[in-house]
Amino acid sequence: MTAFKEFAHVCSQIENTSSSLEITDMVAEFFRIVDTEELPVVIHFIMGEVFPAWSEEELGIGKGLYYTSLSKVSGLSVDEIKEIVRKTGDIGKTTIEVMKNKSGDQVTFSVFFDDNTQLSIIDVYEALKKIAAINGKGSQNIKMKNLQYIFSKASPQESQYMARLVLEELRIGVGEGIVRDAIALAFDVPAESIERGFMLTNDMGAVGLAAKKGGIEEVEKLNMELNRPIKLMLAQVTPSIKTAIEEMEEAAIEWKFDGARLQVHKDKDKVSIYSRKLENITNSLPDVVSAVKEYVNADTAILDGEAFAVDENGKPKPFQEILKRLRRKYDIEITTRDIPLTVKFFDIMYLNGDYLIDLSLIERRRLLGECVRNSNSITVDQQVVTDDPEIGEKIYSEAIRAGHEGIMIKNPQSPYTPGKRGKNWLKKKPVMETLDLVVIGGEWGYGRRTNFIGSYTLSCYDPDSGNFLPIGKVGTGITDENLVELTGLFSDLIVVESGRDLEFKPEIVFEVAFEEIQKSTNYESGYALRFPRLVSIRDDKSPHEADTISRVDEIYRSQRK
Ligand SMILES: Nc1ncnc2c1ncn2[C@@H]1O[C@H](COP(=O)(O)OP(=O)(O)OP(=O)(O)O)[C@@H](O)[C@H]1O
Repeated sequence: MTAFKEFAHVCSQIENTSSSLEITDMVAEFFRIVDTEELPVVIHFIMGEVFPAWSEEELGIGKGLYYTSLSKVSGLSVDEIKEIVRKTGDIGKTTIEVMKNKSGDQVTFSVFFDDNTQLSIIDVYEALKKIAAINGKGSQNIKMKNLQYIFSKASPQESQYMARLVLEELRIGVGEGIVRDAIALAFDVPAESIERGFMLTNDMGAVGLAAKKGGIEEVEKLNMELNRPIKLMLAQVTPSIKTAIEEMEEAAIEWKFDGARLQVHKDKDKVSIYSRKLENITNSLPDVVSAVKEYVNADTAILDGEAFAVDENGKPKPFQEILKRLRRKYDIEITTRDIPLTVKFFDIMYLNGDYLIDLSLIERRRLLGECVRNSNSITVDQQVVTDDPEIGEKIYSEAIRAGHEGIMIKNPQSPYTPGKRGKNWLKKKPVMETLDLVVIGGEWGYGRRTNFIGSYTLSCYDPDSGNFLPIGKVGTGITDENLVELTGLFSDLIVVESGRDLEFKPEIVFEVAFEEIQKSTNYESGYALRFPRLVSIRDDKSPHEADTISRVDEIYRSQRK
């Protein structure tokens, strides 16, 4: 059994190291020394998650509950605690600080603390699992008691990392890339095999376990499983329908529906639905669940599709309306009635025990057509296979006229490649170029907007370093209604506040339109946006799925042509 203290120690060492190679070595060494049954937990913990996003288990510990627990233990008020968070900019440091306040200089965590009882990693995991399972009436109070109990057993260093872990703010700079390389190094398995395993299982814990148990052989055996989402296949932008079709020689054209991506798993009577971020959103979509039960004629299946809603004229409703459905936790019946969804399925990855991703698109579509019975709420998306760019253009105009986003141009012979943004799926949308950028900072407004956050600092993602690189600020396009909503949303994400300037936890993605991208020395990305304007809040994207610095570079260069 490895002590949680060891985990906290490794975290703090990692935080004091800047070279990612050295970090990978440390992580690999830790993976090597922990027991087999501890490994999956350690892998998730080190990436800052208690349960993977797709799991039905949810910790349900928000900032409010955490602050109240701290307040109860320390005797400080919640406002006093918030003030310390603002000053330290870190929930871990705050936890220590608060405890110090409680007992003068000496950091004592509780009456329960006893040097002989060592909290193991598994103890922490089991305790958090128990907290996650608490539901129903009075659950917040019971969660809080349990939380206080595990904190009471932790030393200062442990409690610091525990706090960050339970609030999903561990952020020690260990992401999927480092974990993949560390597993490869620790158990001598090629990184590509680890990557493949991860794309299919979406679970680094499972991949690490396989690597430790049986090396490459065991990792290669990993495959997709029902009720655990696989990574989604993604598309590249094409500037021209004509070149796209000509390059593919023959192309499968589909409408690009203006909605939200869904991955649907049917496991006999059980249906699970995952979002673009691969979060389990089954509970918000009872209508889709029953439609799948009724109209998908398969014992077991994994399907890929897009959900959208239409208004009385048959035009798609704004994307924000659909998001209201996806993130809904309460009043589900009312929103289901007010915003009925239509799902268009366009792919199938698994059917009645057969893995289909290596089949050609055409073959998969045939099987999809055979198992989905078209109805009002779910249908198989229409597809035209052609080598004629004019037909492509025509379908594009129809899709735009119908109020959808454009078209997808897919290679009919291509396999389904989870997690890849390759050349086999291309998307064509109208020219208005937008970027999905991560908000990392902001500024309190002036005049009428004094108590609101009036401008937001945008950044693009650099997958190599894992950093978010600033590229500009946006204040235009924010309506009064938005202003209130956004201020509420971002108030919870403030990490540092100095004067008017705010720094946020990188969590929210803005879709931003702009006139042009310019070279600039003002921002770390080396670029700046001219006339940026907020178009939408991309709740369906996580920061790591935002546009990258190379995409920015690509647009910059295409402007010069
Ligand atoms: N027929 C279709 N086939 C594939 N994807 C479709 C289709 N209709 C709509 N879509 C949506 O278009 C997206 C394809 O573009 P991409 O893979 O680049 O995703 P994205 O990063 O979410 O981009 P975007 O912002 O353009 O939706 C899918 O994620 C899906 O949500």
